Amino acid sequence: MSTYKEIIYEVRPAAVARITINRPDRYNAFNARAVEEMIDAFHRAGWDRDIGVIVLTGAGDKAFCTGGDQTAHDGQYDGRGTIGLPIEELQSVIRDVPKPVIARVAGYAIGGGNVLATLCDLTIASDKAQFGQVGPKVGSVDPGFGTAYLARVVGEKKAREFWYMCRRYSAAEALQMGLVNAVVPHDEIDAEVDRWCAELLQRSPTALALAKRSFNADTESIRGIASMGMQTLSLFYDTPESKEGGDAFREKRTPEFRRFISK
Ligand SMILES: CC(C)(COP(=O)(O)OP(=O)(O)OC[C@H]1O[C@@H](n2cnc3c(N)ncnc32)[C@H](O)[C@@H]1OP(=O)(O)O)[C@@H](O)C(=O)NCCC(=O)NCCSC(=O)c1cc(O)c2ccccc2c1O
Repeated sequence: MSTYKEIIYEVRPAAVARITINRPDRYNAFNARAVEEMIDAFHRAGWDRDIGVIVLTGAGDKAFCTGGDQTAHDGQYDGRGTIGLPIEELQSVIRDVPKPVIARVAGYAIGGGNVLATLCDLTIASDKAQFGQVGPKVGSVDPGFGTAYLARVVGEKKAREFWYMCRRYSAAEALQMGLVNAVVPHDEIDAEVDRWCAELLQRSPTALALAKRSFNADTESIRGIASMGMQTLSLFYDTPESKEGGDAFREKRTPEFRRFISK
């Protein structure tokens, strides 16, 4: 892929690849093209010997990422893959690149955005960041890393609360539950991310790669759960109950899911 339209790829500072979802008008929600570009960028940075750390972030100060773009989601999303979005490939490449990935979260990390931040090796948040899952509010669920891996990070009870209640959590709450590594004043987030990158660049790259792969090995079975889950989700997306969620979000109204329960 030669040119990117939905993301920005920079080497900033030296040896750090920064991947920015550049869709601030949509609060950095991703469509299929944005996901394809992120996959490409992660492969590019992951196998470039001059890169030691990868930073994932969102453009502007409103959002890191708010998940799937609801305007590109009519049942399935607008591209390839089991649900019209090669999201399993993006989630996999974040885990598979042999380098630490830092999520720089300076706003909303919601829905699939929270899943991406959770999957990154480390998360640095600004004090304006907010975290949460919205799936059952919009007729969706990420039934793999989104649920099972979140439970590994914050514990079963809290992960179930995230998904069932669809509440939002402050950066301070996220720090307390182990979802983020550090919280800094909003204006200091870049300096803090640079500090973490500089420290990581002093470590042995091979030892970091080995550590990352050994952490991943313990949760690898979730990838299988995810691929099965995605197959079922694809069927769910074409139901009136699921479509009600997206319709309600776009029409800015409260969804009425219970109308679709078959008796
Ligand atoms: C993020 C919010 C909590 C912000 O709320 P707030 O009230 O502050 O602002 P607005 O709601 O008015 O939003 C401002 C502006 O941005 C647009 N926007 C925000 N998010 C999206 C989005 N995801 N898609 C499209 N557009 C978005 C919004 O429409 C406004 O634009 P205007 O032009 O009207 O001004 C709140 O916006 C919110 O909760 N957003 C999240 C919405 C959402 O439904 N996200 C997708 C959930 S599903 C998902 O992400 C998902 C991801 C995966 O990776 C999966 C993987 C595998 C399986 C399933 C997956 C999955 O379901």
